[in-house]
Amino acid sequence: MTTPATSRLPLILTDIEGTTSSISFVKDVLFPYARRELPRFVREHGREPEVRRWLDMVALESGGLCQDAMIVETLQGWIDEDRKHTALKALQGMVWAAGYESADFTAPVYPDAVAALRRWHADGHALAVYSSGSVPAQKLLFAHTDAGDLSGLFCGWFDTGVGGKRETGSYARIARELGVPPADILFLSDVVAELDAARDAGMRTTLIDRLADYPRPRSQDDSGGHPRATGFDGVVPDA
Ligand SMILES: CSCCC(=O)C(=O)COP(=O)(O)O
Ligand SMILES: [Mg+2]
Repeated sequence: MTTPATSRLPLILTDIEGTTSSISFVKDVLFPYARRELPRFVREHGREPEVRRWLDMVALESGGLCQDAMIVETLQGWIDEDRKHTALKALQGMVWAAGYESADFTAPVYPDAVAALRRWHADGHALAVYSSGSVPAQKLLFAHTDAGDLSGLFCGWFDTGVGGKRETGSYARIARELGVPPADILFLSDVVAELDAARDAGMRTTLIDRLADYPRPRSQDDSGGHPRATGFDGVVPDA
């Protein structure tokens, strides 16, 4: 659920992987956990309607798979390919819930991001998230960070339900849903194609180019003309 933003300060919309949190946490912790736990999860929960609808979508889109074992294998292949498919992302979120709840892991958020998010929130900026990870997975991540529960800082959560992250229409939809003109939204991401789409929708943008995630920093040419910062310290929200 998204609360309409009422502040007149720019709203800050942030990506997660490679922006607030490391790529390696997603690739080396979250994805392997989902890959490993999926077979048991589908065995134990595959008949629940909220799970079944996503499994059936995968089965249908893959040409009519008729056994859960084949659906699980397909999903594991999609994890290996880093497919941003809505059904995979919804199921991954449900599997990760168990991981967070049993404290198998917590989510690292870069300390500069934690400090800036808290500061911007205290200053009156509305904050929102847009990630390929499902909204429930986003909420879980920010509720279980190394720095504690940060989920209360955000008033809006968006996933591929609004469209793909490289599509301009997705950003226009987010702005409409937030009730904020695109020009009053600053989008932060590590992916230039996502920033291009946000800029085409009229949003302000900043490329987050973290040394830990991108050992060879992007040049001016590779930055697509977006302002560039190596962490949240370098982001100028009120420009
Ligand atoms: C909600 S955390 C898991 C992130 C994820 O599944 C993913 O694919 C990362 O995508 P992002 O859009 O945050 O780069
Ligand atoms: Mg990213």
